[in-house]
Amino acid sequence: MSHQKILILDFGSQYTQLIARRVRESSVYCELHPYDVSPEFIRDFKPQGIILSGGPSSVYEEETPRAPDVVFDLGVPVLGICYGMQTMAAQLGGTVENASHREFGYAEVRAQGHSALLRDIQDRGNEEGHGLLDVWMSHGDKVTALPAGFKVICSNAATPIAGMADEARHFYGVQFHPEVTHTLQGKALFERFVHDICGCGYDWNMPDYVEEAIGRIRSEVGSDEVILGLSGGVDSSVVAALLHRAIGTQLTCVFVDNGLLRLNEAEQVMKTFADNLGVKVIHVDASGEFMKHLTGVIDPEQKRKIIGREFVEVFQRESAKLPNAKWLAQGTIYPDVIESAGAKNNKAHAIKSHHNVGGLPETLHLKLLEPLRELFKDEVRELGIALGLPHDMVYRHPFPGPGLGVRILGEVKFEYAELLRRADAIFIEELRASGWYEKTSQAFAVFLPVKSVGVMGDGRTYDYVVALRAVQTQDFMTAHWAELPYTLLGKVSNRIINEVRGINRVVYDISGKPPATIEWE
Ligand SMILES: Nc1ncnc2c1ncn2[C@@H]1O[C@H](COP(=O)(O)OP(=O)(O)OP(=O)(O)O)[C@@H](O)[C@H]1O
Ligand SMILES: O=c1[nH]c(=O)c2[nH+]cn([C@@H]3O[C@H](COP(=O)(O)O)[C@@H](O)[C@H]3O)c2[nH]1
Ligand SMILES: NC(=O)CC[C@H](N)C(=O)O
Ligand SMILES: [Mg+2]
Repeated sequence: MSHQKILILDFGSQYTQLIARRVRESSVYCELHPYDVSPEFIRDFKPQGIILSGGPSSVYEEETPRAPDVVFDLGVPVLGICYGMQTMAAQLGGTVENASHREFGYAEVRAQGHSALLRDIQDRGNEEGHGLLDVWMSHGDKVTALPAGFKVICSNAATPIAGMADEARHFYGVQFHPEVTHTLQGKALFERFVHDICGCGYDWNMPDYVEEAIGRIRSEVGSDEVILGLSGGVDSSVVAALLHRAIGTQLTCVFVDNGLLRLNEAEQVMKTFADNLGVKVIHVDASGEFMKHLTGVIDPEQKRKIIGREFVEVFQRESAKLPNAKWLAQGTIYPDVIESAGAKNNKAHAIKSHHNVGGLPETLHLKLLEPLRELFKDEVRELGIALGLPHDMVYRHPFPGPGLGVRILGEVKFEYAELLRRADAIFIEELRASGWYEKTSQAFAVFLPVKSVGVMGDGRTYDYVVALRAVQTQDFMTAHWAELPYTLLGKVSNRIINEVRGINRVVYDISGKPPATIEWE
């Protein structure tokens, strides 16, 4: 099945992914590509409409990005946002200048005339029926003269041309950012654009996508066998459920117990997938091996590398036992695809080497199957629900590939892992019981291998410390520590100290990211 599609051209805004999210939320499929993709690509994409994102440049400077001409020649509607509007104006004969008055943050604009883009959209009305909109702005440049054929559709004192339209050609521009939630009517504006103006239907939703994805997987894989690393996390679990539906017994999952998993994780994964869903899962207990190689190692990066390498070892060994396996399935999702494309030009510092199975060993000789590579995390979750996975599994917090290995500071020991597993399970249990699990993005306990003195039942104790970490975040790039109620923290602390012999002190981590990171190593 082929969907009606919106093409989003990225000019480097921080919010381009949000544009894609808003369009998808309107039940329309879209893809995000760099602004300088080839004209042939744009033509072959057959977009129903095109959105030009914001970006950091100023169009009046030399060699700044432009939309390929084909964007305005295809005869499809175009929506320019911020820089996208400015480049549209400049390319079609208008003028853009540096504004004396820069606008950052909340602003109010008044609709003007009647435009298809703002039809029936307003936060507050006025007598003439021209609504006021609460919007979010972030610009230092503005359009000062309209290109031929355009009229103003909204304005305010600072930015007289805050929105423009050429209704005949279906070209629209807004200076504000409808993709951020601070622009209250942003969602409505995208719906006007994709449905009313571009004429897209509502053909993108996860329950229907199940059948489409299954069809695609079947035709790609044929009668080959597929292996999948199943972690029990959201992404690999959804891939497992989807592939199981599509190809049944041609799928073999490999679940690696590296000794660094949460309490009862192995049992839970086996119960959900092997027992309840009838998925073929090989449970590999490699904990001894992982622990052996981690003995005496304290450096976090070295630990991460060892864990990654061991994953690959296990994978290689298991895949060699399946001579008919031709494919390796992975839970790559759309943000991974976008970020790894962006990362190619990225000179950012390496803070820690994130990995899961440590990259793909060439010697595996397997083709890659990535059925979630077009989906955002919340779409992956909806797909999981549509496939009948349990709610708790689909909405669980992410768990890093190196697992407790990066939550036990310094040397990893079996004894420490045991204590941490039990402390962590108590914390999560209390978060769930109090309704705070859903209100935090990630929460866990960290094992600190230092001893402090305590007194229990009139006796002296000299035991280890556990730190609790709970954060709230949208994208895990920045995060706030969660302001958990003191009563909840008190209860968790009491339970851990009473129930986990070996821990006599619990502390709460109140560091944000940045400057801290979410995991301690
Ligand atoms: N214990 C494990 N056994 C087998 N494969 C694993 C294990 N841990 C990680 N992996 C592999 O590494 C991949 C990436 O891990 P990642 O944590 O990013 O995703 P996830 O675990 O599927 O989902 P989530 O982001 O919700 O934790 C997993 O999809 C899985 O294929
Ligand atoms: O799959 C993963 N493999 C890894 O190696 C890894 N390291 C950190 N994380 C997760 O990434 C998010 C950000 O973590 P940090 O703030 O600690 O960098 C948090 O959600 C972390 O749990 C990992 N996930
Ligand atoms: N957010 C943007 O797209 C900014 C566009 C342009 N650099 C400006 O400051 O007006
Ligand atoms: Mg995971």
